[in-house]
Amino acid sequence: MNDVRKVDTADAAARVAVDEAVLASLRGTFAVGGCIIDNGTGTVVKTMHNEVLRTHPDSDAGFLLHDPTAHGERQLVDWYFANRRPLHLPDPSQLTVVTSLDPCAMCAGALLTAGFNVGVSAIDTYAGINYDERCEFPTLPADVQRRAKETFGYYAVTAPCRRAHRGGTLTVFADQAIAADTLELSQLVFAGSVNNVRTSDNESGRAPADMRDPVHLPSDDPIRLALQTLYPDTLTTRSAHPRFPGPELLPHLTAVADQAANRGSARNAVALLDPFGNLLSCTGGAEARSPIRTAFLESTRDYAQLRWNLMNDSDRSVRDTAAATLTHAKYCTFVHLVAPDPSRAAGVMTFGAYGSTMEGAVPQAFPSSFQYIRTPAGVTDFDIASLAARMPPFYCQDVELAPMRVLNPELAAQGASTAPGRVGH
Ligand SMILES: O=c1cc[nH]c(=O)[nH]1
Repeated sequence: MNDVRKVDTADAAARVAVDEAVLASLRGTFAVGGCIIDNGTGTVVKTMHNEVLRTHPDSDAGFLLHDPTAHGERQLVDWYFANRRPLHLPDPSQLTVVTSLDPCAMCAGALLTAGFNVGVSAIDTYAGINYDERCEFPTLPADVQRRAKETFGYYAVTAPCRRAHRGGTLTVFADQAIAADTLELSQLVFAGSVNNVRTSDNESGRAPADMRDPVHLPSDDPIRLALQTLYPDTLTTRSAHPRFPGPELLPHLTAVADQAANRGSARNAVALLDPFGNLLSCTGGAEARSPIRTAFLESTRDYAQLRWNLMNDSDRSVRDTAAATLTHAKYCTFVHLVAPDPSRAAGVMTFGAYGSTMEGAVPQAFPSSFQYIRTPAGVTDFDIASLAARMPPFYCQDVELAPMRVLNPELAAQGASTAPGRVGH
């Protein structure tokens, strides 16, 4: 455990979270922070803050986009699953993640998948799961909604704000108010960071017309070698059009999905195509290690971190080649073997993680960057579109999340006929 502090009031817990948010603000990323509190003892089990943008420790190149999934709460959930056995941590139902901001769709889906209680300071009417402030959570599927109503609590706030408590009562210190200045600080630091961070993330890559095709990189080029660490068969397969992949993807997706299933994770995989149609990576999930490590989260994180490392390389020519050949994921295509399941919290999380990956409008000339070959058992295309339409305003209005089934009939037919096994989240 990194921290032996204890708190005995809701305000003290919310202060720990907002102190982390201030740290995040000083580091130039989304100013959101959180902590895990033991409901029984008040122990501060772990504190963390957002790290979507991060300064590279060994570089002054200044490329910041590090990991679109590195929101404070999502990281706390993965930290928990990495440490619960060695640290003998209580079950998530005995713990509360106290956060300075209402969790976004990715973080809410992650917290609900894991089973934590949640205590919230500031409301986020744009991307928060309680965006309409009614604690009814219209984004979530019905049974997940019921759980959120019990476990997501919005602290009362003292004068002059005077907010009444709303939502679930399983949250630590649910019957107490936080101080008005704690709420104010939570709101102000986030408001001061959000637009800059979104722009810095979303505009961190070249438009395809200004790029070079990485398929022409020599066999010993550092960018090609780095991509091979992501996926050994990188740049060996090309789709004729980056938005209309064909059956050439299927052997990659099924082999990687089988490997994931052999490791005890979901039988699913996500292919990442660049704007030229090159298959950059094919990635499975790691749900056996943490239930929120779905194929999509692993895929988008691995690609972002690879870019962050290369764009901060000490060799200027490596940085220049990376900038010319690897762009922001908003110009790429993610192709799921199995679509995220809209009836589960992990499906909401994965849709949310796609929104966080775009972090702004998907370019008009590059629509439909979230595709799938088949749906989980019992799920229709309508169910998937319906979840997309119920997402908080940021995802519907700004990102315009629009998941679609692949159009190539051969890929759709062959993908549907491969053995489904244990399907993905
Ligand atoms: O870290 C963050 C950033 C935005 N929204 C969140 O829920 N968490």
